[in-house]
Amino acid sequence: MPEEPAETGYEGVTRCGFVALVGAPNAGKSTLVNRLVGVKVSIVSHKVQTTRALIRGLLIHDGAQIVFVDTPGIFAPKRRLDRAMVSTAWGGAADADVIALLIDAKKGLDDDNLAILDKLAETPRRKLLILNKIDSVAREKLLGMAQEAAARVSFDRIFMVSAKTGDGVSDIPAWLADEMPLGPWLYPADDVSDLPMRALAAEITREKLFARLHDELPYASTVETEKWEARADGSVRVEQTIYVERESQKRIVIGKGGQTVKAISTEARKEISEIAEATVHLFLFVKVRENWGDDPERYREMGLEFPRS
Ligand SMILES: Nc1nc2c(ncn2[C@@H]2O[C@H](COP(=O)(O)OP(=O)(O)OP(=O)(O)O)[C@@H](O)[C@H]2O)c(=O)[nH]1
Repeated sequence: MPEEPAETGYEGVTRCGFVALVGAPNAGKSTLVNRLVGVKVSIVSHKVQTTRALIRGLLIHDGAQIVFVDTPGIFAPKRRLDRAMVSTAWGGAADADVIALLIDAKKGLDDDNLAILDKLAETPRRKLLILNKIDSVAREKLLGMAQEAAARVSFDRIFMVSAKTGDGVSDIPAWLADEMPLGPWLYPADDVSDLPMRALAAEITREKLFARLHDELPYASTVETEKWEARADGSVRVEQTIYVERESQKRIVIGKGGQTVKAISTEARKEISEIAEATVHLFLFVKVRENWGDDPERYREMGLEFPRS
């Protein structure tokens, strides 16, 4: 992640900010972000909870860099890891510049969405409601839904769209760009395509790490993708670092004769290859980073929280 403000190519004023995307699984978050960003950045799937990356994509509009971040696990989290992330997810959403709630209009205001609306009502942030999948819902139903949602939460704006057909989507970037605070861009413009892949790959390895070692490692241990290099032969070289807080934890992660880290690597490589749709060569490093849990920059790098300077 960048330490210096990124080169924008814009002479004038720049803006940069975060949009937290909140939505039930299958609401269409990936489809919408892919359409907005114009580059396929995350995985669209019929499966529930496929996308675990925290950063979904970057959109650049009119001098503004808009970073879409995910809020995994907000909806009825079942797995241990997801449950542990819920409060972080809400914390992240509450710190974003705009919270965008995406609702599958075919489903309407079911219990999950009503719970989210109640929670949103308490959040002092700019709020956007996006009713998605209007291609398959009658107009009267949409209007009723928008009214009911607006009665519960004072949304700053409501869009009705079809992420699939693109209907209604084109007005969203300009509105979001205006909402972003003034400031330098956080990411270089050409990072757009592999940033979410890097984040997703890190999440995958982190999941494998915790699946094996959840009793022995503090939740704060983290994984960062340092390198994502596409090779001429179509394969990808991925380098990741597992950060732990103590030497003793480093030994646990490495395991006897390197067995543990090797097993984690094998499992993670398989899954990363699937999402990358390429042969992946994965190199895992284990490093001790003391007190990282107190360093706000680390959280920011993971997209977990966005402390303001
Ligand atoms: N009819 C219709 N289907 C849509 C629309 N947008 C998304 N879908 C479909 O809804 C399903 C879920 O879309 P995704 O974009 O994967 O949803 P998501 O919210 O990112 O899902 P998770 O990553 O699992 O949380 C896919 O089958 C999409 O094709 C839309 O505007 N209209």
